[in-house]
Amino acid sequence: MDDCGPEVRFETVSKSYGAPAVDAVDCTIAGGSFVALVGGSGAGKSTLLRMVNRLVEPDAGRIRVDGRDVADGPAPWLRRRIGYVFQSIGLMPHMSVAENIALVPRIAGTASPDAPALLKMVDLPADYASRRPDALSGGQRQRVGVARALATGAKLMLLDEPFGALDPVTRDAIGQRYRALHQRLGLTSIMVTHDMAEALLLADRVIVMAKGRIVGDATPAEMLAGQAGAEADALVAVPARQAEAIAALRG
Ligand SMILES: Nc1ncnc2c1ncn2[C@@H]1O[C@H](COP(=O)(O)OP(=O)(O)OP(=O)(O)O)[C@@H](O)[C@H]1O
Repeated sequence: MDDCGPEVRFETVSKSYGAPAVDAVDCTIAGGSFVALVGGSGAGKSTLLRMVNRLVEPDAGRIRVDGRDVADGPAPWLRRRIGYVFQSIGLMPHMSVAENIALVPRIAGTASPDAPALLKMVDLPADYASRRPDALSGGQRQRVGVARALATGAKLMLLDEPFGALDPVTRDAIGQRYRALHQRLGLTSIMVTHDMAEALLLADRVIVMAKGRIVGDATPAEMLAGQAGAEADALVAVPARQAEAIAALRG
């Protein structure tokens, strides 16, 4: 696909806070792919993700987006070209949904986004544009967060536990919808998640981190076939065991 999202390349990237948080990571994420970053708490997933839009600056190494070093040029310029969706969303409570969606383009001095079209993209009715965030459910707010991230025309999306605070049914539905949107818009999506089932069901490729390093890197099918190493096997075992237990309960 010519107009698919950019490639993201990590070149021996490290970040330490006394102890290494990310330790010499080398990895290339193909343009247009959907990659899930999984691993235990403190493994370095969010740090790795946040180095792409320079919310965290690496101590060593380089990150390139479509070949261009993210360290070249001002960070705000970079962030306007990269969508970022995170658990607590950060919508402005005193602004309408439409104003929230238009905020970054307004600050950047670029064209006003088509809020109704963006809301349609995330399956929200156009008349929600005039609502305040507190008049929306958690799932609806999260979808506004996705619309806001897309408002600048970004083709690279960084998602940090984007659906983590939602109930499982909403989480599943929004995850599937986001996946369809990723496909339709030809985005590159990198998503941190604690939920291995979500990673296996949504991503093309699952990267497992432990102690700041990549310890597993495979497709969901390879992960399920036990071909991605011990750490991946341990993470896959959880949803697999739950599925078996539910099947057993069903008789
Ligand atoms: N701003 C910071 N100051 C000090 N230490 C930090 C900072 N940010 C992260 N760390 C440390 O770096 C390590 C990696 O953190 P990171 O948030 O990247 O892990 P994670 O895999 O995303 O974890 P979780 O799944 O719990 O969110 C942890 O040991 C964490 O305590």
